[in-house]
Parts: sequence; structure tokens; C-alpha cells
Amino acid sequence: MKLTVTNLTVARGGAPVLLGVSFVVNAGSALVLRGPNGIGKTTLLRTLAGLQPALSGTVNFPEDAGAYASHADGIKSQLTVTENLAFWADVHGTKLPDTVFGAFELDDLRTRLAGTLSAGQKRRLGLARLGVISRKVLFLDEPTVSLDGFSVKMFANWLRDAHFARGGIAVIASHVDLGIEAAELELIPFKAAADAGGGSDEVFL
Ligand SMILES: Nc1ncnc2c1ncn2[C@@H]1O[C@H](COP(=O)(O)OP(=O)(O)OP(=O)(O)O)[C@@H](O)[C@H]1O
Repeated sequence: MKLTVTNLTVARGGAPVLLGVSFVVNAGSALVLRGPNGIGKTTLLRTLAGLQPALSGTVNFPEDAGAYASHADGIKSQLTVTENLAFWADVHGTKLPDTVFGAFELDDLRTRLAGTLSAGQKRRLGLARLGVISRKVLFLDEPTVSLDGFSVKMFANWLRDAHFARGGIAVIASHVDLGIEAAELELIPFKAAADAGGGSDEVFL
């Protein structure tokens, strides 16, 4: 299994943001996207995950293998931590693995209403979703936002020991060094010429 991206041009508000991006990520490895704020990391990740169309080019990975995780945690605040994870397990037609609580430091928070969690605890719960749904190709947008150093390590360990060890792939936009072995892709060379139009993509506002 691998992720193959060929000559991909991605857009926001109809205007190209990054032009002609190509790379391959093999099973068991990661690619970290680098570049300043606004270069198009989120736009590229969303396009790779199939959440928005590319202007041109192709993205190839096995069907139904992808999962996207963004800054927004997608947590249901009226449900407990366990109920949130059980919900995602249900949606994906899978069992809730008990190991996920330990892997994401949620053991002591099982019965807490998600709405009462701290920002970092919510982030851990959002990331724990990835441990429940078992998708092989992860598109991660700033996964460590709000996490302290200990939790960053915890997530890096999960990626290494649970995800990459089983042949998983991750494309990660991160301003923080996750401490994992990964290839890097600097996006500045792919930057499209400045857009004078100022178009807006209402659906993503
Ligand atoms: N809804 C939108 N409509 C039009 N343009 C947008 C929209 N959202 C973002 N943009 C623009 O598209 C470009 C790429 O934004 P994107 O969010 O992909 O960057 P990023 O590299 O992820 O930034 P950051 O590091 O700040 O998260 C930016 O210039 C941004 O201003």
C-alpha cells in the first residue's frame, strides 16, 4: 500500500494555492508538510482526503483507507469520553478497543462529559478517534495543537507503535517537531502566484 500524489494543483475560493505537487508515501511512513501560515497546508490535506476537489492532478490510495483530522475535534460535548469513542466505533462498524484509553491517556476520564474536558484532553479524545477507526492513511492537520510535551510524545508513540508499525501512512501538517522519523516536504516552491481576485469559498468559512 502507498499514497501516490501526482501533479496536484489545489485551490481555495476557486484560485490555485499550490501548483503541481507530487510525492509518494510508502506503507509505514510519514510525510510532514512544511511552510508558513497560509501557504496551503490545510487546503492540500483536505484535497488529499477527498474533502474538496483538486483543480488538476491525481491522488491515489486504497479506497476507504483515508481519514482526515483537523483542529476542530468533532467531539460531542453531551456524551462521555467512552460514549464519544463508542459512537465513532459504531459509525465505522467496528469494536471499541480498550487499549485506546491507555494509548491516549484517557483512562481516568472515561465517564467524563466531553464538554467538561480541557483543551488538551479534548484534543487527546479527538486523536483517540484515529485509534478507533483504524484507517490506514491519515491526513493530520496540526494534530498536536493544545497538547503538552508529554501528550505530544504519547501521540508520537501511538503513530510509531500502533500506526506505522502496522503499515499505516500519515501526511502531517505541523509546526511542532513530533519527534518521529519522517520525510519533509517544503511547500514554498509550489506556491501559486498571488490571487488578486480575493474569492471566497463560502462553504469553508
Ligand atoms: N474559505 C476560503 N476562501 C478563500 N481563500 C481561503 C479560504 N480559506 C483559506 N483561504 C486562503 O487559502 C490559502 C491557504 O490556506 P490554508 O488554510 O490551506 O493554509 P495553511 O498553510 O494551512 O495555513 P496555517 O499554517 O495558518 O494553518 C491562504 O492564503 C488562505 O488565506
